[in-house]
Amino acid sequence: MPLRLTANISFMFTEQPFLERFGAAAKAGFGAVECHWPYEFPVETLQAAISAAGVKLTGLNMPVGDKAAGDFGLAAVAGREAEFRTAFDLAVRYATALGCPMIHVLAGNVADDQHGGAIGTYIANLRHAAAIAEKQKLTLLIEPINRRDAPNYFLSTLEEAVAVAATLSSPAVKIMADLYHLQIMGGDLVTRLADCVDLIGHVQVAGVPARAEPDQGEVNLRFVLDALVAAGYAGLVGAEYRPRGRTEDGLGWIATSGLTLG
Ligand SMILES: O=C(O)C(=O)[C@H](O)CO
Ligand SMILES: [Mg+2]
Repeated sequence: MPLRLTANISFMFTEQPFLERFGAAAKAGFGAVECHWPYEFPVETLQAAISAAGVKLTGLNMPVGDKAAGDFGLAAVAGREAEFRTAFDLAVRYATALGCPMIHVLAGNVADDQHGGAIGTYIANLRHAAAIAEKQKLTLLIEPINRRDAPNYFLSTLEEAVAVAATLSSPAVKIMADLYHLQIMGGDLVTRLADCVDLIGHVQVAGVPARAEPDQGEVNLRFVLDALVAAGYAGLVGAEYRPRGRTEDGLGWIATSGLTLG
């Protein structure tokens, strides 16, 4: 069974205003899309855009806090627990109203010398969120993000994410395996992913190092995806890349990827 590809419309189809990207993705053949932060729009407006396009929204990000002040997530940031819970409640409200099954819970930026204390905050916040997600039948995603792009981000390696997911041991908490980040942070994708395939809730793809279409770069995407399927992964794959040119002109790579858009 081929894996299903979903378009991340926060990176793709950006030639159009956000609300028109649902229709643009559908016109390009996608049946599913994901996005980062839809919160500038009322739920009703998003529901109308999704319905008109006839696509499924499969993932969104939790609000990150004060991005202008350098926040990139709240889950591991001590002293911001109340803000985390408010932000998480907003993400749950949007996800449930939009029929979106997955929420990316961003950890946040934490100084290296604070990591020891931050893990307790991170686990406590994720436990709170997981209890809600289990009731609401949502999946929470934790994503290791590479240190070149995000030097202070709290969760940087697949192995760290595996340890967190194992500690939480919640059916609602899974790893978002963004192959772009994982390749930068150690590579060896086939073996490392097979070793934790049961903990993977979502996969994202982009070319490395350019983070453009995955038909260029150091990763043999078809080989890695085939190995993921062989290891038992049957979830979605998110195209989260910055197109080299017009989005629609760069979709040719999908035909030989083994992925389906339906
Ligand atoms: O940074 C990434 O790779 C993500 O997937 C986050 O959700 C957004 O930055
Ligand atoms: Mg990603």
